[in-house]
Order: sequence, then structure tokens, then C-alpha cells
Amino acid sequence: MSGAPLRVALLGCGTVGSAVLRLLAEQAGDITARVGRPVEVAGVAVRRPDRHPGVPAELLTTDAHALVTRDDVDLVVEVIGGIDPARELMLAAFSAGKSVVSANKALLADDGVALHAAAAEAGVDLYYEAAVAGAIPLLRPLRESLAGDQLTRVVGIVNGTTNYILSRMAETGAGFAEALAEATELGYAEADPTADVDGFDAAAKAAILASLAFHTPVTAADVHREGIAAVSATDVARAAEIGCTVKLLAICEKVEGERGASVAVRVHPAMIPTSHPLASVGGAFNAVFVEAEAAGQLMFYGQGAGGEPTASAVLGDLVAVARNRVAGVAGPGTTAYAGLPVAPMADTPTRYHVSLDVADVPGVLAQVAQEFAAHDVSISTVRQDGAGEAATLVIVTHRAPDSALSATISRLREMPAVRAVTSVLRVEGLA
Ligand SMILES: NC(=O)C1=CN([C@@H]2O[C@H](COP(=O)(O)OP(=O)(O)OC[C@H]3O[C@@H](n4cnc5c(N)ncnc54)[C@H](O)[C@@H]3O)[C@@H](O)[C@H]2O)C=CC1
Ligand SMILES: N[C@@H](CC=O)C(=O)O
Ligand code: NA
Repeated sequence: MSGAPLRVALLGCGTVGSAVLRLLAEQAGDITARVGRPVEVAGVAVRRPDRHPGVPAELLTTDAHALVTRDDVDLVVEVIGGIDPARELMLAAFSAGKSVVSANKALLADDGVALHAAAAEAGVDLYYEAAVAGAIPLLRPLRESLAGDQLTRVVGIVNGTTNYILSRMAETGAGFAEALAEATELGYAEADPTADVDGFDAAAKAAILASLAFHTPVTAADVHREGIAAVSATDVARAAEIGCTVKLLAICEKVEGERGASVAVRVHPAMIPTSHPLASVGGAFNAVFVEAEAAGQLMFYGQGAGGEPTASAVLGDLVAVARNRVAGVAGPGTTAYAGLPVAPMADTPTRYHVSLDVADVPGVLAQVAQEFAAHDVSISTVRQDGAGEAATLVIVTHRAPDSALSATISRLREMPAVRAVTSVLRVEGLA
């Protein structure tokens, strides 16, 4: 193959970086043929060189900044994670005229607009397919294939660790801590797994998805976020009783209101019917539904975490930016021209499933129903289980502003006839 090799600086050699290094070596011949020039590793920035016995010593360095700015480096792959020093390293790469491939959703969700602007100013690429839903081609379809359509909704399971934990809890009765330890061992969890469990990782991905889908700057701070730490065995059992399962969902919607369009972006656990396609997404798999005016419904499904699946997306981007480099062009950037406001969660319409332990005395159902009515929340179904001291009321509402639903729950907790509110979860996808 003619032409000088394109030389890559790899920043980070953990779960993803080590898989990128291995696959790049194994597929060198095919990648050369696909790019039109060889793609080889110029150096690997790590924290502790002694911990990487499989990497040739002459490639290892602890000085990531010096590596990205070296004259013999053409392209940069950032798989360190976190905000600093990844941000500074990316900006240094752009200033030095190098395209960047990253898997870093935390950084892109925090500062995507500025990073895209810096890449555009330098005339280089910033690609990050691995940052959302791992191996699944999702961001380039949003940026390119669907660029001629109007997107209305993106909803999905975008965190492999929490989906693995919820699947294990529902299917095998595994405990939370045990399932999290397994997910960490399998390389799904973030360096700090509270980023997964508390929904930060999914919120960052939701911000990236909403920004691309609605051409609007959305940061992780704009996303309403609830993790799975409060999901109890009771919630999982109550869900099963009504033919549902519990999933951590990321939901990005375009909402038309009296004051014009806005975007609502939220991450929270929800009950979904077992007949819903997202209900059967198990383990660390991810799935994302995209709804567009002309295209209708699209579903993207595949492995959302793990070294090799994520490395596949990184290498796909690496081939794309290498091809652009060979052609002397930069690929399409992103646009944030719509500049839509982000709607507060309080105004976002949701449905609740509520389970209450009540005193089984005459009039208790009427009292409970009265609280829902007082907040303008319409009830869809009510079921009473048991009798005597320990009756249980299970209520599913219609859609109402989330603030009205949470205010109703607060009032129910104060009612003498309500012994305990044992389960509260939002419901999605019920007819
Ligand atoms: N593990 C997964 O399934 C997925 C991970 N990602 C993202 O990929 C990135 C990397 O994730 P993992 O490989 O799982 O993390 P990891 O923790 O296994 O690897 C990160 C590596 O970077 C090194 N590092 C940190 N600071 C450094 C610095 N200043 N200079 C040189 N090396 C440094 C760490 O020592 C570690 O070896 C993160 O942004 C993560 O969110 C994205 C999709 C899936
Ligand atoms: N920790 C993340 C890794 C992929 O983005 C997850 O569990 O999904
Ligand atoms: Na992806």
C-alpha cells in the first residue's frame, strides 16, 4: 500500500484502550486496505508503564501532552475518560491539527459545543461513536443518515451496567452488590461505578443524544437524573404483577407547548410492559428507539459496553477520520442552530405506578382517590389486595405533569390511613 503510515497516539490503555490496541494490530492489513494508507501506533500514554507488560516498552509514555503534540502523530484516540486532563489533551490535539476519536461521554456531555467549535476551527474531526451505546452505530446515523428528517423522540437503554444489574435482579434474584461486582469484573462499569448506578453515565449519553437529535446544545446538567440505587425488590415484584419489568430509561423528547417547542431530557427507572421491545433487552445490551417524522420508528440494538464492542466503535471512527485525513477533508460536524430551551422535569408529562399499604377501613379508597383528584391526576387503574390490617392499593395513573404526581405522593405519605408508600415508579409504554 502506497503512502506514509498515519500515526496514532493512544491515550489510555485500560479496558477499551487495550482492546483498541489489540484489534488495531490484528486487523492492520484490512485497515490499511480500507483507509488507503497504513495506520500504526506512534505511542501509548498510560499512568503506570509497569502495568502494561503486553505493550512494547518503546511505545509507552506517561507524558500524554507531549505525545499528542508530537510532529509524527496524525490522529489521537482518547480513552482515558473523565473531564481532566482529557479536555486539555483534546484541545491540544486540535491546535496541533490532529483529529480526535473519543469514547468519553462525560466530557462530550459537559463541553461538547466548545470542543466541536475547536475541532471545526482547526479543520479536523471529532468523532465519538463509542461514547453512546458502545458498539451500536447510533451517533453517525443521527448526525448523517437522519440529517434530512425531523426527530421527535429518542428513548432507550443506554447503560450496560445498570441493565446488567436490573436483569440479574429480575431473572435470578441476585443482590444489587453481587450484580454490580459482576458488571465491574466484566469491564462494563465506569472507573467509579457510581457514575453508572446513579445515572450520571446515562444522563451524559442522553445529553449527547438530545443535542444531536434536536440540533440544540444540551449538557448533562440539563438532564433530569435518577439512578437505580432506590429500585427495590418490591418495585421489581410489583412490576412483574402487572406484566412489566423495570429498566433504566433515557428519554429525549421534543415537546410542543404554548410557548413553542422545547426539549425534555430525563433518565430514570421505569416500569415497561414485558411485551415492549425494550423489556427483552438483557444483560449489558443497549437498545435505542428513534422516532422521526418521515422515517417513523427505528430501533438500534447491540452491545453497549465492554472492551471489544466499544473498541469496534472506536476503530470504526478511526478508519473514518483516517480516510478524511487521506482525502484532505474533515467530516460533518454537529449543528446546534435550533437552540431550543430545555423543559423542566416538573412540567414533563409522566405516568406513575404507586403501591400503598393502607388501613382497610371504609372510605380509605375514596380518601386516596381524592388526593389524586386534588392534584388533577387522573387514575387509570386501581387494584386492592388483601384485607383487614394489611390491605394494599396498587394505582396506575394517566399522564400528568411530573410535579403534580410527586406532590400527590408527598400528600399520600402524610395521610393517617396510608401506613406506607411501598413502591413508586414511573411507567412508560403502557397503553
Ligand atoms: N468500558 C466500557 O464498556 C466503555 C467505556 N467507555 C468510555 O471509554 C473510556 C475508557 O473507559 P475504560 O477503558 O473502561 O476505562 P479504564 O479505567 O479501564 O481505562 C482508562 C485508562 O486510562 C488511564 N489514564 C487515566 N488518566 C490518564 C492520564 N492522564 N494519562 C494516561 N493514562 C491515563 C487509566 O490508568 C486507565 O488505565 C471512558 O471515557 C469510558 O466512559 C465508553 C463505552 C464503553
Ligand atoms: N459504564 C458504561 C460503559 C459504556 O458506556 C455502561 O455500563 O454502559
Ligand atoms: Na455507539
